[in-house]
Amino acid sequence: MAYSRLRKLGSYLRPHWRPAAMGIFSLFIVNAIGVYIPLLIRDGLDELQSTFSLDRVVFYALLILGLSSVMWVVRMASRVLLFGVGRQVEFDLKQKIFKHLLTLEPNYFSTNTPGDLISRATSDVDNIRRLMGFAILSLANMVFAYTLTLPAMLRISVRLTLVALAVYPCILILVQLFSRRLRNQQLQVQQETANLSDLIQEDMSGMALIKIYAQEQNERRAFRQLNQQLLKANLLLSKTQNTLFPLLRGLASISQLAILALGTGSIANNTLSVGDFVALLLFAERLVFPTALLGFTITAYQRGEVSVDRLEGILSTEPQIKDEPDAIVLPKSEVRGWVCAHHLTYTYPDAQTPALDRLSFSIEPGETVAVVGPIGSGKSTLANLLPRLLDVAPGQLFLDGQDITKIRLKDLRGAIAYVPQESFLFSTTIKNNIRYGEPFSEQPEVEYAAKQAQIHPEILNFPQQYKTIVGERGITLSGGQRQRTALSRALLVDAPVLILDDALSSVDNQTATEILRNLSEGTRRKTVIFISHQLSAAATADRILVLDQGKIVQSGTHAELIEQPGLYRSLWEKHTLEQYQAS
Ligand SMILES: Nc1ncnc2c1ncn2[C@@H]1O[C@H](COP(=O)(O)OP(=O)(O)OP(=O)(O)O)[C@@H](O)[C@H]1O
Repeated sequence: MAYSRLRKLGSYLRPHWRPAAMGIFSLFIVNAIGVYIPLLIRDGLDELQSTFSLDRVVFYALLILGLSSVMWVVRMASRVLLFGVGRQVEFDLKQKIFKHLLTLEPNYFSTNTPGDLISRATSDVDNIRRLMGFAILSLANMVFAYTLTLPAMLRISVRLTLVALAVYPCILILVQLFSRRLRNQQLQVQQETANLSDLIQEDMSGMALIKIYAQEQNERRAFRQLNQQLLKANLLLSKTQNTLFPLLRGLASISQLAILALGTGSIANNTLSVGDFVALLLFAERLVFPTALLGFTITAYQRGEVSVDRLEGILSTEPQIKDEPDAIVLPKSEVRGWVCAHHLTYTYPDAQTPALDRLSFSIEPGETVAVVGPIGSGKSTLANLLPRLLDVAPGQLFLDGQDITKIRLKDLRGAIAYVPQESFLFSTTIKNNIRYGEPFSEQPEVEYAAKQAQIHPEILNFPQQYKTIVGERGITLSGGQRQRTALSRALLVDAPVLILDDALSSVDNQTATEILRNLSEGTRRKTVIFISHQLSAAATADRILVLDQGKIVQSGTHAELIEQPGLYRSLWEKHTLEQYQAS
């Protein structure tokens, strides 16, 4: 498991191995210079002690200054390179996740909430970015610091080196202990911030409700409580941060004190030169931060491992609805629009009874068929199965005689325009919303579709007509306007089959009937499946299918069905009574 996670991390890094390798090599140079400078100071001190000369002082000072400057530049380069790699990996992962989410079916998004998906695409990706940038940097830094510094220290004095290193395991343990606590406290702060913003967001959108029920005081109290929790979490976090760093400094000083105490004795009995003593002090100082950072790196790695699992959880979800390798290519221009079902049965994954039960029908090209029935009778399920938004079993649904599960998904969906119950509009102009399926359509085509959907005159009354922005960043459309804009979008793609799933429910009966009549006229007639509770519009269809509890219980023209006793007649009577009461 751990190995497979490491392999995954390796695969994220592979495309960027060049800058990563250059960054690590730069760190090697930084550390080599870092070890050389204390040695230079040692040589200088020892030399100047025996023969003092101002020229040599200047020489050493300039050399050290020069080397330090080079080290500074190379250190900057290593950080730019390695943090850049972290950012690149972050970019790649976000691209990969979004691309993958687009392949998944709508059902996936009803079981996985946007909040969870967003948190994975941001916080988890962020953890991996840190691991790739910061963790690689500190790990490489630690390895080079120890492999280059330790031999130099040991060569000076084995005894003093061991004394200096004795506190290092304490540093590591301390950081480990604190970093877990820091991590939990950081998470707590994030959580409290999220709770507070959720409350603000909810209150802002439910402002009318707060006013109507006069709940301002309660909301203020709720806000104060959450704000207080956030304050507490922030204070705890800063307490931990402000304790850890002085403690680390203290431990490092103990190591230096030990060298001072024992080293001065060695200088006195001439077993250690002053230069060696100073170099040793500088070396011990050099090891403090790589050691402390190792502790943080271990935590970053543990956090990264969890994030890899959470991201792979999304990326390894296979789309259930996808093309077969030998999928049939069906260009839109060749589709006639013959839709056929043979014992069509569909049961939702957790349901006990089928939503559709052995449905059989045939809809001729160019025919307008209304599908009516009580709430929950299976109408939307049928509408979702045709473009394969739900996973239909093979051999049950056919377009132009071809099993829809065998047709290339792109072609199947290109042949079917579908207007769902909820008309979704993007936060962009009306024009872009209408030409969403054909983004390069020109104004006349957009207007033609809007005229067919009977929304054109209203659009002309909007502040910037077709350029008016709708949605959160623009004007709010009425339910009926939204529905007709969504219908225009479906009409613009000019697909041979059009499915309207209660798509005109907020449009008055007369307009709905006119729209339907427009659709069944024209040179190239579409096959229209009109799902509706508006029976007066449905009555104008060529044929009506009546669904009840997932079964077709009646079928025929309005005139035929109204003559027979049955569900249609009782629905019609109820409908005419409602119309009468409304008028
Ligand atoms: N995602 C789902 N998971 C489980 N069951 C579902 C799901 N969607 C619908 N159902 C169930 O399937 C049955 C048919 O629902 P469907 O939405 O197709 O009915 P409908 O005829 O379109 O209803 P309405 O007229 O209210 O739109 C109902 O019993 C419903 O509860």
